[in-house]
Amino acid sequence: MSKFPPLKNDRLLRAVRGEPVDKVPVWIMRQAGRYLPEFRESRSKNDFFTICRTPSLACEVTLQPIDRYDGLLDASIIFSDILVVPQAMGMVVEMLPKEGPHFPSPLTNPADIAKLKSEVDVSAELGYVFDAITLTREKLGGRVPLFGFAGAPWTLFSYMIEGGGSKTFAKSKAWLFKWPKESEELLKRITDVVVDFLVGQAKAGAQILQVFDSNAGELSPSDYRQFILPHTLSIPTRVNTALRSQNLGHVPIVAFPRNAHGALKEFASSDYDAISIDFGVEPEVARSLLPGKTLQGNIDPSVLYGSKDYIRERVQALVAQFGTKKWIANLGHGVYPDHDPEHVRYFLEAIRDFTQTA
Ligand SMILES: Cc1c2[nH]c(c1CCC(=O)O)Cc1[nH]c(c(CCC(=O)O)c1C)Cc1[nH]c(c(CCC(=O)O)c1C)Cc1[nH]c(c(C)c1CCC(=O)O)C2
Repeated sequence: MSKFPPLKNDRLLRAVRGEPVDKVPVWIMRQAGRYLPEFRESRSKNDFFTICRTPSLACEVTLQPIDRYDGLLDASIIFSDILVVPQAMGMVVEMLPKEGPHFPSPLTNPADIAKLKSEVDVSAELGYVFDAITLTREKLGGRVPLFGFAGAPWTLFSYMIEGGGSKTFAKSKAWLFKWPKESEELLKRITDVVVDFLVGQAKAGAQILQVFDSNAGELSPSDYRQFILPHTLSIPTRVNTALRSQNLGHVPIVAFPRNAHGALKEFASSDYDAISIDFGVEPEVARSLLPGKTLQGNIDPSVLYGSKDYIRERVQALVAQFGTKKWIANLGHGVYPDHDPEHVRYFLEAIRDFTQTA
């Protein structure tokens, strides 16, 4: 018996399993964020990572879009960041206003790997995320399922080496090509922490998990396949095995290999339950590359700058492309800070209006 309130809206979990739904489930990447005035209000009082590390605050912010769009969203996602994993491994990460994440001491060469913790106790380092998940599951009262998430090995590797965002990813790619053995070791260490972190989130109450490989498209398909893919694909296999060995039920996992179009087909036979696609790939192309998989996505967030009528037109076209089965509607990347929350509502309402079957 679960210790949590029973789930009242299981559309998203049904879609992942390929079961029929009365309406296509929808949520929005970065749905708790700066486009919401209530988030900016919470942020004006607290530093970004303080919110992440304080379960009551993380829970409050996670629930903001669920409360605002009452009944229109079919999932929540725990408020946190992919960069809590490098922090758990011993790195300092700051969130600079306007600039985004900043590592004062990024990894500059393989000798720096020794500065990372050799063993990471995820309960000790990231227990605050687990507590936030458990609290949020309670406060959600079964309204919608709760996503846990983590960054994928390559995206975290690139942040840890670049020290923040990058135009060329020259430093992190140089590692792969100059120091393949050490890069492999670092990727393996990141993957180990990510696996433990996802298992811990599932145990804490996350009902579905997403692995964000936001920088996947920065590598050529063959380099992604050679250096990165084995790590990315090992994650769901290892998480499933760990949960099974602890007699816990299956928790579905979504991969978001953003812009990795040349490597997309490799996810077809993977243990990921669903694949989130960016807006650079046509739904029908994704369907043919990933037969049988539930897809998530993929409207360009910028479409939300359009009028209500325009958003509805684009959603109608999107529904014609995806159909209503094995699809979780979403944007192709996160919502932008200057989006109008009312336009987000138009998107959610349009998905409901054009996909409702019952
Ligand atoms: C690459 C990445 C990061 N973080 C994340 C990714 C993968 C998804 C993607 O590609 O967008 C994932 C993420 N970050 C955040 C969430 C929360 C849950 C949700 O989706 O609502 C999630 C799932 C909160 C956040 N993470 C961040 C904010 C805004 C920072 C602030 O409030 O000051 C939020 C709400 C900061 C952040 N964090 C990161 C960047 C590049 C930035 C700066 C860019 C920006 O400012 O939007 C790293």
